[in-house]
Parts: sequence; C-alpha cells; structure tokens
Amino acid sequence: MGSILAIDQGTTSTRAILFDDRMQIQAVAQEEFPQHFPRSGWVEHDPSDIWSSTAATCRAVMERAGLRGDDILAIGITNQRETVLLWDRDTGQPLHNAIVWQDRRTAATCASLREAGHEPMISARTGLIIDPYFSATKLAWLLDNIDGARDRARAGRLAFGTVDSFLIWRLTGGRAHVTDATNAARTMLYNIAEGRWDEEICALFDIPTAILPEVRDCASDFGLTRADLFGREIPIFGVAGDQQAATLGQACFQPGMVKSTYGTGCFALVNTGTQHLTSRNRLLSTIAYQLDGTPCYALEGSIFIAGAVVQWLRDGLRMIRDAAETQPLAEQADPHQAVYLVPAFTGLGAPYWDAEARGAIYGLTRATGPAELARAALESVGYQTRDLMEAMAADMEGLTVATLRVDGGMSASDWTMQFLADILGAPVDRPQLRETTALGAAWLAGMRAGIYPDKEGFARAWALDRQFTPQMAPEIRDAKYAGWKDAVRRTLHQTP
Ligand SMILES: Nc1ncnc2c1ncn2[C@@H]1O[C@H](COP(=O)(O)OP(=O)(O)O)[C@@H](O)[C@H]1O
Ligand SMILES: O=P(O)(O)OC[C@H](O)CO
Repeated sequence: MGSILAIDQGTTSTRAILFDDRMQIQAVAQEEFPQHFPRSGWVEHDPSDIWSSTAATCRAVMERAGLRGDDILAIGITNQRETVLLWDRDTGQPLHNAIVWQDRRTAATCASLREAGHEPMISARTGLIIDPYFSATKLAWLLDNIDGARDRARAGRLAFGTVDSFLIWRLTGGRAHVTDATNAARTMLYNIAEGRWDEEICALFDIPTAILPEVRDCASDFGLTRADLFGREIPIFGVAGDQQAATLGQACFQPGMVKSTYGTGCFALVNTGTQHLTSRNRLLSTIAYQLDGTPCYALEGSIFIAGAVVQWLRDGLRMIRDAAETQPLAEQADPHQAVYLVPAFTGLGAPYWDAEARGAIYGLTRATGPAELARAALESVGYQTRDLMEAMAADMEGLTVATLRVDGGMSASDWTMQFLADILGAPVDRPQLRETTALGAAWLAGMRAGIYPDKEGFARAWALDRQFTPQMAPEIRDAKYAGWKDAVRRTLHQTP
C-alpha cells in the first residue's frame, strides 16, 4: 500500500524512519552532526548540517529498505523545538547559524523583560514563562545583531522558522513557508488561546510579522517535496514538535494521560483536553496537538538534564564506558549512604527555572565511590520527574495521574524505571515501540494519507512492553524525597 517516512530532526542527530502500512518500523537511518559552542552558554547548529543530515538519512533509509520515492505515500516531520533559523526568501540562504533551544545568550534580555513586568501578559497568551529557552528573544537577537536584518525583515525579504519550517522550505524548494501549531506554541510569539501570532508580543520584540510562517494543523497539507530529491513529489502531511509527537506516539489522547520522554533531557506532558490551563506551579501550558482546527492543550514540565547526567559520568568523569554500566553499579551501591546529585549543569528547568544554579553533590563520605555516584545520577532523574508530577497534580485539581508512559533512550534502563515507579508511588508503563516520537509524526502523516487508523484505533494499537510497579515502603519514599528537596533547596541560586 505504501510506506510513511518520518523525519526526526533532534538536537544531536537526525533520524529517518520508514513505517509500513501497519505502522511497523521497516528501516532506520541516523546521522549525528556537530554542536557549536561559540561562547560559554551559547549553542548553535550549522543549518547546512541540519539540511544535509536530513537529506542523507532520508536517502539512506530508503536505500536500506529497498524503496523508491514511488513507494512513499507521505512524510511526517518532528523536530527539536524552539531552535531559531532566519533565511533569505530569494536565495534560501540562512543569515546565521541556527540558535539552539539550549542557548542562554538572551538571559539578560529575559531578566529585564521580567523586571519590566511583561511576564503575566506573555504567560497568559503564550502559556510560557519568560526564559531564553523559547524562540522569541533568540529571533530578536538575530534581528538586532545582523546588519540590516530588521530592515530586510520589514521589507518581507526574510523568513523565520523553527526547524520544521526550515526543513519544509528546503524540501519543497521554497514553495511553502509553514509550520504547525505545536511548533508555533514554543516561539513565545503565538497566542495559544486564540490560535494566532500575537501582534502585540511581536511588536514588543520588534519582530515584523512578515517573517512569520503560516500556522497549520498537525495533520495537514504542508507542501510537496521537490521532485529531484526522492524521484517524485511526496506530500508532507504531518508535523509536530518532538515532545508533542511523542505524546501522540504514546496515544495520550485523554485528559490526564501523561508521558515522559528520557533522552538528553526529560520532557513530561499531561493532556489537559480542550482546556487551556494556566499553571500556578511554573509548568508550561502548550498545545499537545491540533487536529481539524481544534487544539488539545497540555501542561509540560521540561528538565534539561536526564540522560545527559549519564553522559557526564561517561565522558566527564570517565567512570563508565557505556551508559548501561550504570545499572550494575547502582545495584551495588551502599543503601546506607544518602548521596544526592542535583544535575543543574545548565541551571534547573521546571518547576524551579533557575538559570544560574549549577550542579552539586551532597552526602559524600570517605566510603562513597562510583556505585553511589551512579545510583545518585539515576535517582536524580526519578526525583526530578516527581517534582514535575507534583506540580501537575497541584495544577489539575481532582485529576489523578493513573500511570506514567515512558520512552526515550534512558527508558531502556530497568533500574531507573523501577526507581521512578518507587519514588512516584505510581506505575510506570514502557511501550513495546519506543520510537514514539517518530511514530507520532508518522501517524499524523499516515492518518492524513488515509492508511492509518483514527485516534481511537491508534490508541488501541498501543502495546505494553513492561509495567514497573512501586515496591518501596511509603516512609522510605517520603524520607528519600525529602532529602532531594533539601538538596535542591541548597543548590538553588535564587529562593523559589
Ligand atoms: N541503559 C541506559 N542507562 C542509562 N541511560 C541510558 C541508557 N541508554 C541510554 N541512556 C541515556 O539516554 C540518552 C539517549 O537517549 P536518546 O533518546 O537517544 O536521546 P536524544 O534524542 O536526546 O539524543 C543518553 O543521554 C544516554 O546517556
Ligand atoms: O532534540 P531533543 O530530543 O533533545 O528535544 C529537544 C526539545 O524539543 C527541546 O524543547
């Protein structure tokens, strides 16, 4: 019947995955690309790497599966969110490297915006808090720092886009300047309640609206690829930011359903339905997906360091050679040592939002060794998730989260998932298909193409690999979590 090609353009690598007509993976291709750190706290990607890794992995995955353009029914795109690109509409050439979501260069701008009292208005309309994480201040930085850029922008000569939008522009040969509602929701320029670019916020940042892409539903017609790329014009039928795509891939369609993705960082989203909630606990309010013109909202907790703490044990401390070695080490750790690792390497995200905090380890004794450090690193992921779940529960009165659906590279760690269930006191469900991000993008495209089931049918296809149930005694759970809260309190740069 035909296959669906999912493009997952992530922070450290690009993946292309082919799904058959039964939503099963046929082949995968992946390419890592360089990260650029021009100054402390700055993170950039070369747009030509984003593009060439996308084109190369798409070709490679088709070759691996023995398929041609004619065999691909449609394309779905999912992407690292918030990252900003600015290019010339005539030449298609970017004016600068992409400024990546992790980049903190606009921290001072954000602080002065908060001091000037703009946060309540911006939060009420965009669902976000003022932080360098989001696109708006990064885009303003480009317009402020590239000679003549603002004038060219005003004259309609430039185009802004998040990664999805840039890829669609390239894939369609400049025929479409579009994005989807989930990516727009991360820019801090989009009014999520009214579903439109917010002219007042754009004016505040002096961002000419002429550079903004048109916003569409997640399953929609985003344009046709250039015929020379894959041998025929292929329609792009699905787009969603990667965490939203994972929410779809986990079939979290009902209010109260929550997923948490453990990659470099951790991003938990709880479906809040057609209701746009304003968090009282410093979570983000965002669009989970938009289908048939109707947005479905979510509360999101973003943690910057999850799997990256394991990478630090490997590459920074050189304590392990492979991420999986953390499990046997954690199993050997001395149960009597209360060692806490607060991985605030790039500040703390939700619910603390402390950009200046830095990592700390507490409770070291002469007996502390690699085993206790490894356990503390894995436990930090569980504790941070509990912080998010407590904030979600406090925001959603009367709504109890039944189970947590997990995915991402670190969800492969049984020890970490068991600790997560223990510290949450709730079951943790790991699905059979852990490529949930790509699956979400593929489902959008395949549904639009008419070969994949609707929401209800897709939700029925979700299959459990393993459920982790809480085994820890409640008094131990409470004592351990109290120790974590104390460690965070001592680490914070500013009092919450
Ligand atoms: N068995 C494991 N135990 C602990 N951490 C793991 C394990 N396998 C992978 N990880 C962590 O998961 C992360 C990779 O997950 P992935 O979803 O590929 O991340 P991303 O998409 O953010 O690059 C790495 O940070 C790695 O340290
Ligand atoms: O590329 P990832 O998987 O690290 O995800 C990045 C997020 O979208 C940032 O908000």
